[in-house]
Amino acid sequence: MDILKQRATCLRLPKRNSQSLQVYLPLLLRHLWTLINSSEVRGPHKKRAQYVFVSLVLSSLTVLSGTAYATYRLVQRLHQLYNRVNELRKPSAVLRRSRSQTQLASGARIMHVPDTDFTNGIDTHKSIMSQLQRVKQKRRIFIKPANMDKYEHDSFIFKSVGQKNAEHSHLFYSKFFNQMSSLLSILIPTVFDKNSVLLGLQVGFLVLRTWLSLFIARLDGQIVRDIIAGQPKRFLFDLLIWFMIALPASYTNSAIRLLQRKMSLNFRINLTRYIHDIYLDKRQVYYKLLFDVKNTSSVLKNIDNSITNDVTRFCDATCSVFANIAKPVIDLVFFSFYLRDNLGSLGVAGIFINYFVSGYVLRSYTPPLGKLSSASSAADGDYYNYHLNLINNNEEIAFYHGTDVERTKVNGLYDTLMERIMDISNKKFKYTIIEDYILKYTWSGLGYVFAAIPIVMTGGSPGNGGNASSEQVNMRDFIVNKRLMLSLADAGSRLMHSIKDISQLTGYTDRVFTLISALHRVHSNKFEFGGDRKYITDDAGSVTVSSMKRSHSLSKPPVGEDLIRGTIQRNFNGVRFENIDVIIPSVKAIKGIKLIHKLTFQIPSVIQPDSSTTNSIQDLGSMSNISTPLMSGPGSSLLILGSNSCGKSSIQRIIAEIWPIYNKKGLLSKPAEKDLVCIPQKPYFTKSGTLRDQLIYPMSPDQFFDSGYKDALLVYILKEVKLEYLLKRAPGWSYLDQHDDWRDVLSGGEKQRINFARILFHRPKFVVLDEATNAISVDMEDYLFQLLKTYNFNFMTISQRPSLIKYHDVLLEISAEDKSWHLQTLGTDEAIVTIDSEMSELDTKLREVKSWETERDELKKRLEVI
Ligand SMILES: Nc1ncnc2c1ncn2[C@@H]1O[C@H](COP(=O)(O)OP(=O)(O)OP(=O)(O)O)[C@@H](O)[C@H]1O
Repeated sequence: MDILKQRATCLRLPKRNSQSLQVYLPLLLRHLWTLINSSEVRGPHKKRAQYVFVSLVLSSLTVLSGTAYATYRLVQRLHQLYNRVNELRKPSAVLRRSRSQTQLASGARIMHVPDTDFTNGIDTHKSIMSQLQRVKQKRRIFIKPANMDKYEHDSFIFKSVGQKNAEHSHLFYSKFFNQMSSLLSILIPTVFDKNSVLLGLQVGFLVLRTWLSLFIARLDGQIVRDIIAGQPKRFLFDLLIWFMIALPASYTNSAIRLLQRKMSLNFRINLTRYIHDIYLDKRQVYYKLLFDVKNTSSVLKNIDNSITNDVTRFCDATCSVFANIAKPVIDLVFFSFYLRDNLGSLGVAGIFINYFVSGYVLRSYTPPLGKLSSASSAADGDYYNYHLNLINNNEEIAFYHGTDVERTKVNGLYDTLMERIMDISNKKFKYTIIEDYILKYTWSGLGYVFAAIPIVMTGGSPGNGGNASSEQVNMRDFIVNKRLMLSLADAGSRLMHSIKDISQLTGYTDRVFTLISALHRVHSNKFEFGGDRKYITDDAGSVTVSSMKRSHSLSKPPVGEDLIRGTIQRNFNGVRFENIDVIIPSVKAIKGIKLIHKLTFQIPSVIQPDSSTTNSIQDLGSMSNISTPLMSGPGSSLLILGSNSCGKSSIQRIIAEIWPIYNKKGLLSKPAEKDLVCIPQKPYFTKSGTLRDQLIYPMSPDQFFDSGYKDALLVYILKEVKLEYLLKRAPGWSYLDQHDDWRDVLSGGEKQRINFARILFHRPKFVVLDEATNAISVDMEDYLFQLLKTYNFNFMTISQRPSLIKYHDVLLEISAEDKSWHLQTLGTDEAIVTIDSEMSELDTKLREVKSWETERDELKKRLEVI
């Protein structure tokens, strides 16, 4: 109540009689408002009224918001407690499954996020009813499908900015600003985005912070004057205001930091989602990046590191650079206006000349931190990746006793990383010495000089002749000016420090821009697998006229001509290759290494013209009964035989559309996506998933349960592929829920049988098997092929073992020497003749055995003599 006691002397407020605080406070506020607005009142009374009014308003706001927040938290806590008690009273559920990835027809995903603490241990006594109640307690979050139009639009922007960066080198072209402006549309997609609100709030708090600093500087001067003048009452009054203003001041500082962190997190969410949308969609960018010859940077060599670490660093750096620049800039503007009144224009001009000179000196000594941090980030990625490779291949390395060579390699990578980190530290060391000398000491010294200017120039306050009160006024002015000068120096130094941060930010911006540009390039419909357009040729192989013309002006590719000219026909009731040249994708495009010449075959041999419109058999009704035959007729089968690296697996790559068809006459007809399953040579297992996840891959467990599938089906399938013994490793069927690293847990043969289980689960019309049984025993192999026949699958087997001929109807033999192929129907006269000729060849070889044996005996005798 000191304010009230001081009211008469300090604020010209009439003495209070017996009013209560509720009556008196509005009265006080009204009086203060009148004092502030009145043109008659001048001098200390008016200033004091301003201080008191602002302090009262700000502290009341802080107290009010604090109380409101505390009440809100209290109510929230009570509500949680109430729910918890209710939860404990309810009977428990038997099973608990999270279904967080349900996909809607529109492409949107629903995530079910538990509202209650859902991660406590499993309670096996819970009823189904309570499980359903729990589901109700989950919050449903809709994740909108990706807007592909925006990505198409952005791909042009990134492409044009990338091209401009390569072409421009003149002074007013900033690579950083161009890259940043294209990234900004991802960070803040719309004006009304929540990030814009956060940005606005941050600017607001920054202005408030500066204003409060100004207010505190003046109060500081006032307090010193009160002490020197020996006025304890005024001193106490000002001290009280000091403590009150400290409340909003500390709130403002932490609010700025919180907003900065929130904004960085939001930026990261936007950017990561954007990257995931183009990196992981149907165009399979994660695979095709392998062929993007345009990008040789380390960003894509360690793309995992770029997506995880570089994006985070970029978002943090962007937000901190913004705060580090905005803070001092606002300070500089406010303080220089205030100081101009106190120091005069000359003083302020002096300060700014000082800033520009220091900025120039520091800029010339700044090390290239952007490049250095980019290099260190790349080394970090290499080191991390090598460790990952070590873990993934630990067994193989252990068999080879390759520890020494691996250690040398890992140590080498670690040394490179340390070298780059040390390089940054060394370069920063020299810079910090210069920075400290200029910013900490030179500037504060000059601060004293400028603060003293008005006092020295006027020789004390005019008219007072150096009496006591003028000394007090001088002292107050000096304190205020000095404090402001130091704040100004601090603001300036932070601005100078941010030169270093900007330099670092340019490095991160460049890395993230390179990453997104490459993703857009590969994601494009027109991605040409790194092919160079000078290799455009007609089907006969000669260079076209337009490409001849273009050899003079390579920068402008001819409109309408593509490097990839093959045709793909979808929803075909079979797999058909027509005149397809199997070529390894490369810069040379159609002129690249050709593995097979004009390949033509078809499975099944006869396709009814109208059958290609038939729907998939993958409807739920037929799926629930595994023994339902797949098709009415028998399934057809084709064996692709050939020596190593003749291009067998490449045929599968073309069917899966991960390799292109370059030649114009090449036509691939293939079934709908859901009717085809390609089994790769190397079995794949999802990381740390359940056994169920492995069996149903690429279906997600949420889809499995949502579509009404039951574990019984999986158990049946495991029996069919003779893997039912796995279930005995845990009680009941709980082994299906076991989380493990299945790549290491399962043996080679088991992994391949899991592949067959996947086929039985998905039951596509067509299956492509690439060396899918080479780790399986002969009797099991026989059983599995019979299984495929029982279920009437149409299958194509890629192998180099002629022993598989007996399971197939058609044989496609590929010759690596002349890139030719030979197709024959097994069981026909032609095939019998071929087999007969092979048998006679073997007979001839057998006849030679005797002569080889005598040769061997002779050699043995010679060895004994030696
Ligand atoms: N991504 C790639 N980049 C460059 N060359 C590749 C790529 N993938 C495969 N090749 C090459 O293509 C050729 C054919 O490979 P492919 O995998 O089709 O052989 P394959 O006939 O299946 O052999 P194998 O029986 O040994 O599996 C090989 O010489 C291989 O080196």
